[in-house]
Amino acid sequence: MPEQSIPSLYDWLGGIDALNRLTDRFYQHVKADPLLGPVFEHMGADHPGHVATFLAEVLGGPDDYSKQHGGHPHMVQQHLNRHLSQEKRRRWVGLLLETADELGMPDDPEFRSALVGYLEWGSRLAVINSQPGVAVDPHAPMPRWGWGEVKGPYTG
Ligand code: HEM
Repeated sequence: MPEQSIPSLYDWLGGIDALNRLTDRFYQHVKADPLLGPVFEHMGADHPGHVATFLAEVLGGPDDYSKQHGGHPHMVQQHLNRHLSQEKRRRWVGLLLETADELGMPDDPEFRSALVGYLEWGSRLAVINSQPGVAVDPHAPMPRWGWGEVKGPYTG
């Protein structure tokens, strides 16, 4: 596939509507989960939408999260002092991927490996930033995730 016709991960998964569907359903599962439910007990109704907007920007979509919410430092701030464990992180990532399957999101090896790559990175960062004594770098750049080593979607 010529380089200029390779879509962003954001376009490949179906844009902001697909991300909103994903996070709406995902946080329903999260709330019902015995391990994660209590962690998200006080989550606001607009939380799924905020996470969809954040993921959109990371995956190559519009930079609305940076414009409206304050970029990566603001997101990191939400995790401070939450004492997240690896067990909770693994459950979070697992439920998100199960929800992607449930909603029939693209499941080609290239897309899923890129998505898992970001989720592993982002969720591990969330755990690190949830430990006591961590300070937020106010200039931390927004991560931008692409196709990685595979360089594009499945072409057969
Ligand atoms: C790639 C990984 C992750 C991303 C992109 C992400 C993104 C976000 C964003 C954007 C917010 C702010 C939402 C808002 O402003 O309403 C947030 C808050 C939060 N996140 Fe994460 N997060 C990630 C991983 C995790 C994990 C692994 C956990 C726990 C296991 C977690 C727990 C929370 C909690 C508890 C909040 C605050 C919820 C509340 O408002 O009460 N996050 N996250």
